[in-house]
Formats: sequence, structure tokens, C-alpha cells
Amino acid sequence: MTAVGRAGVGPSPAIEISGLTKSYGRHRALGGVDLRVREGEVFGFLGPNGAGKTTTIRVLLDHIRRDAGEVSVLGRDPRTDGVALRREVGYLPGELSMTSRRPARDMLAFYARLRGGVPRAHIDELAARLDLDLKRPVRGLSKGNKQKVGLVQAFMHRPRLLILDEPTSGLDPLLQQEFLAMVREAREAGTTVFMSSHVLSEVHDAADRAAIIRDGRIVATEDMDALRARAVHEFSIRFAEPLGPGDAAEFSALDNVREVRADGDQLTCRVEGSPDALVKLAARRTVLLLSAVEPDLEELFFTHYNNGAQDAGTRDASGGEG
Ligand SMILES: Nc1ncnc2c1ncn2[C@@H]1O[C@H](COP(=O)(O)OP(=O)(O)OP(=O)(O)O)[C@@H](O)[C@H]1O
Repeated sequence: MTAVGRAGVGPSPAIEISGLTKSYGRHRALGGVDLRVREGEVFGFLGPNGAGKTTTIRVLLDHIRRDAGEVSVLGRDPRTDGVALRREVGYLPGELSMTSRRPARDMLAFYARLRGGVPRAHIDELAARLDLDLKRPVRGLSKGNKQKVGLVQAFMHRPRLLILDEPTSGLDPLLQQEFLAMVREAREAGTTVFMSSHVLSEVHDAADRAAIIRDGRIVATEDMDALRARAVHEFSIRFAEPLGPGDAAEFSALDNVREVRADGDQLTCRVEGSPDALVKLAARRTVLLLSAVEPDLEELFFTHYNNGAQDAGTRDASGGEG
């Protein structure tokens, strides 16, 4: 596979990986990863702990060497072009080692120099957005504050590609929202964002596409709009009055509502896509409580396939060409 886009296929991808394998001793961490991230998209890299996300990312940055396979990042091979590449990439590691007694500002100034200079005002602006005090020594910072330093150093030089390993870990919900706003702005400015997570909700709103890695292999690649449109939620509704004998049937008759169970004043069911019809039907009665639980990651990805839409094996519902 080449680093350049094939004729007629559009611009070359920001990240292209094929047949990537990597073992640690006898333990095979990656068993043939194939992945293609388009320039300018936000791509979620999802998988449970130990699936191979960090290993893949470390190969992309040439922190570790692959055993076999082809890897191209912004059209370069990280093995031979690692130094040039690191200037164009903003990287947030999964585990940040911050042992210095120096203030966060000094650490960021050091990284800024390595990247050819970053306006101080820009660093200040990012720190203010994330509510990070740059005067405090990095060594004593909490996990969340270290994560903020990591995010500032990843974003501050406005890289062409952001590679973020579990970016929201340790951030409270308000800061997660701020981080997502930063991702959206970066995308609008043309940056490609590749971010890993073990939970779908973290990439749910931000990503254009997502892939699931499991046991060192990509098992599905999905368009997030399609995924969102058919997301199945489990709803639970409590009414002011007990439900009558015909009520469950009325809910079951809704197109996208399944597995309806009525018990006294309580109704539970599963809804694929928008809950609009369910909410409107429920609202004919007095609703005391309504809650929805998101299904787990794999269930969400595979409901579609389990309905017989695709064959087994590596499944790509995004049209094949990544
Ligand atoms: N330095 C190492 N030496 C030996 N085994 C390793 C090493 N790094 C990772 N592994 C193993 O390789 C597999 C993939 O690990 P990796 O860290 O890439 O997964 P991950 O998807 O990033 O998970 P997590 O979210 O837990 O970091 C795991 O089984 C892990 O135990």
C-alpha cells in the first residue's frame, strides 16, 4: 500500500494502516490491523482495555517498532520520517509522566520551542479554557490537571493531525464539553483528529466515524451518523396510574419500539433511533419518571449485523473505502 491516494479515490488519508502486527515477547498485541483515517475527519478508535489501542498509536508515532505491516501517517512512514512527523502531529499520551518541579508554563514553553515556537497568548487561552493554573509545579498536579497540561501541549501548535489516547480520562463533565468544543474547532480548521476511548459516549458526539478494535484486530468501522440513527436505548417509564391490559400492545405497535414489558405503573421497552413516537404516546398519560440507558458499545455496533444485514468477518458499514 502506498502513502499516496490512489487515482480517483480522493485525497490521501491522514492515517493508513494495513496488516499491522506487533507482539510483546510471545504475546501478540496486534494481529493484523487495517485502518484508514481520512484527512479532516474526527475518528474514534474504540475498544476495551487491552485491545491494542495504545500499541497502535505508539506505532503511529514510532515510539515502538512494528513487526510487520504498512503504516503511513500524513503520507510519511513513521519509521523513517518520525522527526518531521512529530512537528505536524499533536499527541496526547494515555499515561503522562510528569515528574518535574517546574511550573506547567515552563514545561509547555519547552515543548513549544521544540515545535518551532507557539505564541504565549495561545497557550494562555487554551489553559484558561481548561481552567488550568500554569503557575503550579507539574509534579503535584492531580490526574485531571495533568491531563489538561497534556491537552494544551497537544493542541497548542495547531497540528495537522491530533492523536489523542483516552483524552477525556480524568476530566469532569464540564471540561469534557470544553474539550469536545476544542475538537470541533480543530476539525473546522481542517485538522484530522484520531482519538481512542474504551467508551462510545466519549466519541459519540464528536466523531464522524469510529472503528472498534478487539484482541488486536479491527472488527467494525462505522459512520457515526448511521450509528446514532439506529442506536438502541432501553427506556423505563413510570406513570401516575397503573397501565391497563391494552396499553402494552399500544406501545408495541410503534414501529421502532420492541420488547415492551408493562408491570403495574411501570413500562420498559427498547427503542431504535428516535424516541419521539414513544414519548408522544407516553405523554397521553401522566409520566412521573422517564429514563434511558445507552446500550454497550459492541451491542450498538452489532445490532445491525445481527439482524442479518452483513456477513461475519471484518465488517465495514461505511461503504468500504475509508
Ligand atoms: N510493554 C508491554 N509489554 C508487554 N505487553 C504489553 C505491553 N504493552 C501492552 N501490552 C499488552 O498488549 C495488549 C494491548 O495493549 P494496549 O495497551 O495496546 O491496549 P489498549 O487497548 O490501549 O488498552 P488500555 O485502554 O488498557 O491501555 C494488552 O494485552 C497488553 O497487556
